[in-house]
Amino acid sequence: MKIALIGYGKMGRTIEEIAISRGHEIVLKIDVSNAADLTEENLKKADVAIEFTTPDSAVDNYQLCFAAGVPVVSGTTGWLSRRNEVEEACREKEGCFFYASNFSIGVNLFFELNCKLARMMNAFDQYNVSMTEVHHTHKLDAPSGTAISLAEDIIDEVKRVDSWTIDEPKSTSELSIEAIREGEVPGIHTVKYDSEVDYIEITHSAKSRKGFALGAVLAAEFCQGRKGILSMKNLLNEMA
Ligand SMILES: NC(=O)C1=CN([C@@H]2O[C@H](COP(=O)(O)OP(=O)(O)OC[C@H]3O[C@@H](n4cnc5c(N)ncnc54)[C@H](OP(=O)(O)O)[C@@H]3O)[C@@H](O)[C@H]2O)C=CC1
Ligand SMILES: O=C(O)C1=N[C@H](C(=O)O)C[C@H](O)C1
Repeated sequence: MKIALIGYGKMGRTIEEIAISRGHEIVLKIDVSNAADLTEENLKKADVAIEFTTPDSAVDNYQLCFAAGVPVVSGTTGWLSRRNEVEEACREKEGCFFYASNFSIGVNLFFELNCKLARMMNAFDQYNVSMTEVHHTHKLDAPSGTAISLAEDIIDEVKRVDSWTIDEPKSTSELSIEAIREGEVPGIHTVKYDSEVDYIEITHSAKSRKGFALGAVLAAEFCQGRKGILSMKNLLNEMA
């Protein structure tokens, strides 16, 4: 595949290594210094674009990919308040949009485990649920996209919780997410259930960015010949 990398930072560079090791070719690498090269004409040279930039620039980048008719895989977090607008634009242009708050296979298994545990804990209201996420100090958004995905799944299953907050919770119906920024940590997510007599926690800890990058390249391969809104559920169903 010919791949356009929109965002050539920590993730863009790791994705490049993995894509090349899987026989793909990088035909465009965009960062702030050459953002003027991000044109429809240049995007059309690629079979797929992989987008890992910033919360502020992601949506414009998706629109450009839809206009160019190039499938786009994105892992940028912090833009989800505009999700409806993006998905509508994708449908209108008959494009292909694959988004995941976390592309790691391990995290997606962890999402399943989180749902199962939450379903069980719904019946036991002596447990207060909360979360912690730890990331490197360069991260622009808090809480992490992954933490929001975990929280949304808990809110769907645990009926005594109806929202999440990164501030001090005002009531027990608010799920507290503590966002810690520390050194160069690639990403740690912990879901905790605490009662008066015991404590249960589940943790996913990324050892590097390689798992996120491999998932993004697998997603790009999955997009070939497909249209519409795609997610890790579609990809994992195919792999299982
Ligand atoms: N879904 C997932 O699995 C994962 C998601 N992420 C998310 O991916 C995003 C990127 O992370 P990371 O690679 O660590 O961040 P970096 O800051 O290392 O890289 C961001 C890149 O985007 C470029 N960029 C910024 N603004 C623009 C713009 N307007 N046009 C084009 N390029 C631009 C930057 O250019 P320059 O270097 O010149 O500033 C840089 O190359 C974040 O939102 C992060 O949360 C991260 C890991 C996994
Ligand atoms: O910014 C990061 O680094 C990461 N961002 C994603 C998120 O916000 O969940 C995924 C991963 O945790 C690393």
